[in-house]
Amino acid sequence: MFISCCSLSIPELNFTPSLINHNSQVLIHQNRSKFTALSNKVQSFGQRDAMQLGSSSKPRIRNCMIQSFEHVNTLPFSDYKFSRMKLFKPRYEKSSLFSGDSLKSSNFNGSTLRSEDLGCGESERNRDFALMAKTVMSVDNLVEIGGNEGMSRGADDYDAIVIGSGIGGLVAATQLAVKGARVLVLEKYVIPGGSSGYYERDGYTFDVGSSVMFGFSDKGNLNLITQALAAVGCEMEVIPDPTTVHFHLPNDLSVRVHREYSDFVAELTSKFPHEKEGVLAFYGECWKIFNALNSLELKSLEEPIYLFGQFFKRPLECLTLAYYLPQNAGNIARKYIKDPQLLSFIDAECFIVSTINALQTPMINASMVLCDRHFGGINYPVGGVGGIAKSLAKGLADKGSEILYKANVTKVILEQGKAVGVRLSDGREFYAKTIISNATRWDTFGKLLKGEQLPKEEENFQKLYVKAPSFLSIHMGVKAEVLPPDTDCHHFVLEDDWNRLEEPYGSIFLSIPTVLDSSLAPEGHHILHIFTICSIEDWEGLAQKDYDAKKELVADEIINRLENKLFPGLKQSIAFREIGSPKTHRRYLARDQGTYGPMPRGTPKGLLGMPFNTTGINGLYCVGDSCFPGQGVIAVAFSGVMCAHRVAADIGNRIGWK
Ligand SMILES: CC(C)=CCC/C(C)=C/C=C/C(C)=C/C=C/C(C)=C/C=C/C=C(C)/C=C/C=C(C)/C=C/C=C(\C)CCC=C(C)C
Repeated sequence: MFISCCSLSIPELNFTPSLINHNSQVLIHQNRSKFTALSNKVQSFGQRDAMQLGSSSKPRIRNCMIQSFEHVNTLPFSDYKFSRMKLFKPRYEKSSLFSGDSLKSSNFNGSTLRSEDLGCGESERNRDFALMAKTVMSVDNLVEIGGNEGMSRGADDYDAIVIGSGIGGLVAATQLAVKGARVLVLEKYVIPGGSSGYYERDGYTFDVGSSVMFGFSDKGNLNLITQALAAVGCEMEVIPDPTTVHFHLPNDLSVRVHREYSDFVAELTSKFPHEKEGVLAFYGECWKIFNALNSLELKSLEEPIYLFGQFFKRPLECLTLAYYLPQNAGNIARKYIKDPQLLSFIDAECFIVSTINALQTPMINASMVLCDRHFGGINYPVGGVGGIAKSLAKGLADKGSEILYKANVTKVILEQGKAVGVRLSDGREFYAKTIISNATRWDTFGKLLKGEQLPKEEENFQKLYVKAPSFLSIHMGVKAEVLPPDTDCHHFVLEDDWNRLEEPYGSIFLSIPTVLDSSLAPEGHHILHIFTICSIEDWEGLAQKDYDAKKELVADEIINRLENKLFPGLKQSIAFREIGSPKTHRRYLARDQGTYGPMPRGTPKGLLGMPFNTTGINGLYCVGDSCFPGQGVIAVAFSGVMCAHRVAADIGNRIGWK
């Protein structure tokens, strides 16, 4: 259903009927590699929700039914075998699909370019990389909590309630469930994933947010998405992306970030031959940090016993990280690089992951992203990014925990200053030993704890960080002919003026995931995900008619720019288009002002100002992109791992978790 009341781009209630059949068998049709679930009796969420959740006039219902992704019947999936990489080869194959063995951190100082030095010897290259999808798509089932009434206290309480099923929340929840905790995830929307969700329209499967996936490799310690899935027995097949991003920048500067580090450096230094040493030194310093990170077992940095253990095992690496924690990428780039255009390029490199320039981007985060794209690589999950959250939600249910959809938490309940439960908009209450909020810190403390005094720690956070602007999104289906045959999957476009990098509508992010996975669109079509930064203020106070007209107008301008710069004939080729404004994102992602995440007010001290998971309120933890280390699917996955570890350290031993 497409909602007309408020020009919303994300689907509402009766989405994806193919995935919600809980009564009948699910068949997987493999023609065109597409997941299609057929059923005799498909029931829409709207129907079931009414039955399950009761009405708001009867808030504390008996036998409260909880929707959960359950391991319904994996038999249909057992027939489903991908022929490794064959079905899902990129349409425009340009380089070897995947390369690499573990990087020997001690060997690499970033100053040489041979791939052997990166541990990517020729013999290892072309090794097919597929994390096979054993349990990816599942069906919702009902889980009944007998006699709970949604408000009980005592023996039936959960160990943890997680508010929101973004990747950070789901990782925290699954990590806890694996330790034996009883977890309840409460999701306002009808599917899991938040910004990493998906929606389906007219045969297209769109990613709600970024399609650039880090953390999905099969090696090292930083493949946090792979590890999070594996923890609950799930795997997904992924498609290696040969080019992380293709930059189209002022002065006709075009740079492809190749998967192979040596290819990338060769391309960059061919554009800036006079800065070859500077390029090697800057990216070399990034590798030093990345190698240190990659050598650690990643757990909660708030847990002294773990930290001490890591220092004991890896003193040099820990000291390296401690040294770089307060530093920013821009300052380090300026130590080695003088060319203003190259420094602007480094700004653009940082901007695509932090929406701020290099001088404000923590060096540890920059290093993580600038190196992992070559080490583990960027890998797209077959079937779309939404599969990650669905798999985690299913894994959670498999471990005996639960997820409740359309559960809009409006309040964190405090008793004697301790967080003990939550209240939903329909009045139901749930209680747990710990509450983990995957809402932003602004939503958590400004809305869920409205009226309570803001803890000192949060005051400090809000002094250092503001809400980054939101974005305009355009999800389009286009005729395949409009793309030249060698088109890359991800593009960043800033046409004429470097000064426009951080301005609203200044730069354009474009992903074309069908370049890698053609199953996401109808035959002969591609998907374009287009994003540009803008603020909610720009969209407020408009009459509905003006608001709708503005969305069309702004989208037309962005599409014109892409047509002029990249794809002549783009406008004529559009078969489907849907526009999301910051208001759309605020509503569907439940993020204050639709914000992309926290942004430093001034020049931050690297990562030092970013808060960890504990909060000033006893029993309340935060997880997600307003926690250390910040935005990005892999970053929030790390915050989920840290949060679960911290919660387990705080209460796990008391209740005998593993
Ligand atoms: C205590 C003392 C003294 C000391 C201590 C020391 C130590 C041990 C330390 C440690 C540290 C650590 C471990 C850290 C860690 C960190 C991490 C992991 C980080 C991570 C990060 C990540 C990130 C940031 C990521 C991001 C990403 C992103 C955001 C992405 C995005 C994308 C997009 C937006 C898309 C684009 C598109 C186009 C281009 C089309």
